[in-house]
Amino acid sequence: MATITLNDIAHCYSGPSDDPDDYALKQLNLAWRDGGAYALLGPSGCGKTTLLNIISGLLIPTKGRVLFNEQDVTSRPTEQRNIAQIFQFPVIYDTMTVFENLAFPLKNRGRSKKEIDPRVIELARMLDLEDNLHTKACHLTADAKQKISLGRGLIRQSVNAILFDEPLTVIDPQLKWQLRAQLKSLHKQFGFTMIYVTHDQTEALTFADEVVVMYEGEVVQVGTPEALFERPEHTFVGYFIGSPGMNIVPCAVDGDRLRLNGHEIRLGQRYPAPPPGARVELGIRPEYLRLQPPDRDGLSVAIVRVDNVGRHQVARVALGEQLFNVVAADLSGLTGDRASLVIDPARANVYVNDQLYRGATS
Ligand SMILES: Nc1ncnc2c1ncn2[C@@H]1O[C@H](COP(=O)(O)OP(=O)(O)OP(=O)(O)O)[C@@H](O)[C@H]1O
Repeated sequence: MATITLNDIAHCYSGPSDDPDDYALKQLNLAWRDGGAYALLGPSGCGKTTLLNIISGLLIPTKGRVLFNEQDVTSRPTEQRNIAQIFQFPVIYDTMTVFENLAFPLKNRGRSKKEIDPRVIELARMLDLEDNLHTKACHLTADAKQKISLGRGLIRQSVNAILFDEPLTVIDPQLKWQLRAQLKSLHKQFGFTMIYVTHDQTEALTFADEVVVMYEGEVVQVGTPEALFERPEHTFVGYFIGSPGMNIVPCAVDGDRLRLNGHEIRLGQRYPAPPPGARVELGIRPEYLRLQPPDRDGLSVAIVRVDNVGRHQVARVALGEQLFNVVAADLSGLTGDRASLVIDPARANVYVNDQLYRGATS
């Protein structure tokens, strides 16, 4: 296992350029702890695969250095980095049995049968492949084949890191839950440094101890699932994490007062005056808004619609022109088309030009 450090990494596919917009990856610095479970999360095209390929050695970055345990590996090819990779689609030998496929990475490195056999059996058991150990891979389903790929990635104990690139894409949704949990427990048991690329927030948040959120070639936040939910550093994180995402609406801030559509709300913090001309927004999770009957305290809102989404409901409400989503267990007490909206000031985040704006407790 290794710590992985990215120092001032940037990548432009057409070669060095003076225009920052040409860069698929803008300048970034990251440190990945030895034995950590990380996810790289972001929408399509934000640069996740580019970053993963720089770590694996498939790409040499235009700028910056990649260090494995302090050793500069920036221009070393993949085979000299001692990493395992698991891709979107199974990479296995169809004519080999499950056992032979799992054993291959060890056999290829000259390991003894005494070492290989128990390790293969242990992994097969953890991935529920035990009953198929002597079946040829070509006779198995796409799900089982991808499990073999995962097993092949996890079989060597001495790798510097295991890199996963959207590994559950071909997996049946039901089995996805199971495999995610298995990967998490394999991580706990073996302590590998794991980096997992996905655009699926559920996958990222359930797998990783720390999630690196990317947007338009930049890392906008590195944090625990809880931090990403409670204190998004960037409006994109608020919007991208959660279902529905954070409500982000224009407002004005004056000390510990928030002005929203002609209403004033007292915040739990006092904020310095934002720079003149800056875009100031309130960010509040739908879970931290409450609706009550229109004759009670709160901001008077129109109920636009209410959707039932399984165990809770999502109401869409309008405060003048501004729309909010509100998540509640049960909204059946509300009748008519108006309600009072209550904002929990302790959960309100202020953003200036998309960045979290920090205040001091007043
Ligand atoms: N070989 C390439 N040549 C030129 N541009 C590329 C190349 N590969 C990727 N890009 C561009 O770099 C940017 C980042 O792409 P990348 O594949 O890293 O994003 P991603 O977040 O992994 O997306 P996805 O989830 O769709 O794979 C995109 O604008 C993409 O079009």
